[in-house]
Amino acid sequence: MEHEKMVKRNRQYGDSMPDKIHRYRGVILVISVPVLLICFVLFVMPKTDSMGGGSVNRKFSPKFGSRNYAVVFDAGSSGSRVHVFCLDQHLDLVPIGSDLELFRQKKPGLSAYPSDPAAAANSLKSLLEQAEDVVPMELRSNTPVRVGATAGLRQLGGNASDKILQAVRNFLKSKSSLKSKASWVTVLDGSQEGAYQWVTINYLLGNLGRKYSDTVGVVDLGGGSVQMAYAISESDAQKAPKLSDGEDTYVQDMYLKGAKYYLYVHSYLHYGLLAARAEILKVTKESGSPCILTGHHGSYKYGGNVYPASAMSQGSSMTNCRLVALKALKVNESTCTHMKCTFDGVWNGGGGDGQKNMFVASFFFDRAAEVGFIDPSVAVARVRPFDFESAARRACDTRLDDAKATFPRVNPDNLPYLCMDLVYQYTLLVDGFGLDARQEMTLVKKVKYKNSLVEAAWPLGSAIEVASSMN
Ligand SMILES: O=c1[nH]cnc2c1ncn2[C@@H]1O[C@H](COP(=O)(O)OP(=O)(O)O)[C@@H](O)[C@H]1O
Ligand SMILES: [Ca+2]
Repeated sequence: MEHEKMVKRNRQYGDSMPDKIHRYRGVILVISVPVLLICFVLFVMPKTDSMGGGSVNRKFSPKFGSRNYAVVFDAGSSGSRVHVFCLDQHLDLVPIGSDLELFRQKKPGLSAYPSDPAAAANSLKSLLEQAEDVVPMELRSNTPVRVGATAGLRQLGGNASDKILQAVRNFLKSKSSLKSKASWVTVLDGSQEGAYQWVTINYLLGNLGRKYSDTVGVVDLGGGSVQMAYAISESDAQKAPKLSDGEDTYVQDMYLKGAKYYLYVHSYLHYGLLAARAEILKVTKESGSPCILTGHHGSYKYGGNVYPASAMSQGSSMTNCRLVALKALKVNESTCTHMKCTFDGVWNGGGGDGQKNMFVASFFFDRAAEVGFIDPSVAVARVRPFDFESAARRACDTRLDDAKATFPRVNPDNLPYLCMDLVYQYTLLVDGFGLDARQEMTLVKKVKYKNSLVEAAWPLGSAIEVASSMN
């Protein structure tokens, strides 16, 4: 009896593991099936993007781990350039060789061939070949090539511009191994150009995704047009003046790296540096210009027109040149129907935190480097509008004969216009855009990104926007 009890107790409390598993196999089965199912579902479930860019299914994305090349032509008014970028699925730049982009340029631009569209298109040949060379062979047919023309073709207008664009489309179709589409060859509107420039610089500075007050504003002084762009608050965006049909809207919405931005953008056609020379010369006509260096007698050709460009007998004068530049800029003209205008009747966007840090590019950088108040070998330099005024004063006080020795870095063709260019740049910043003459700003040619320097120009912004709209 005692022995039987012992055996029973042993069975109750002292079974071996295999015995236990066998006895409770039903319960184990019932519990483990749903647990395994839950583990499986968690494992294959889409992961949410931690950048805050909405939920992006990286695991099942066909582009997971992919790299996309983009070839962008900047058909500028004074030259054509090609940029090749390679972006990964996080919109991060991936090296191409030892750099983060391929950049090549040549002069003149497409608008220098107004009556020969085929020659205009062919002028892109060497740039196209260099771009194709850096795209791996197997990816070429899937790599988009886009062409954005800016102020040169905008000013040419209508028929001539359309014919050049068509010739470029035919050229890409027949000569390029890249993927081309008719709708990818266009004249960019000024607002797009300004917005892309803003995206480029804020992307390279690592500002995208942050609040609007942490972004920087941009000014891009091209040959034909000048753009200003900066982020504004939602409430300021609602105050934007409504415009009539055909005019560019002042505010663009943009979603970038999970943040929504309201960008104030305006492009001023005819106010790029080379176009503004014509506007300034139109003010004085035959009487001679106080902006032309003493001793110069000639004419200035721009956009198919010729303008008298001679010094006055009393020579160039910074003060008098400023008065002419103010007239050409149309500051304080009655056309201003908005609360606050910059010039030429254009709303100023209301200012604010997105404008407190300004990155100023293109001809502002170039002239500053040429006259020597910034080091030409640097990518960025901190200056004040006042520096342009000091340089202007020096240039206006120099006779043409002495100018070559005083400003050895300036291209001789530009010397007669040096006083004019610098006065215009100062006037544009201070009287046009309303910046304080002592406000520090950053002149920018390139921006450092991951230890490489990348061009501070609109094409990268356009490639980023295209890539982010595909994600
Ligand atoms: O990719 C670039 N990197 C740096 N500067 C550039 C780049 N593209 C154009 N620029 C500058 O822009 C100015 C020429 O403007 P552009 O020919 O683009 O006129 P547009 O923009 O009015 O059509 C020059 O000062 C040139 O150095
Ligand atoms: Ca440009």
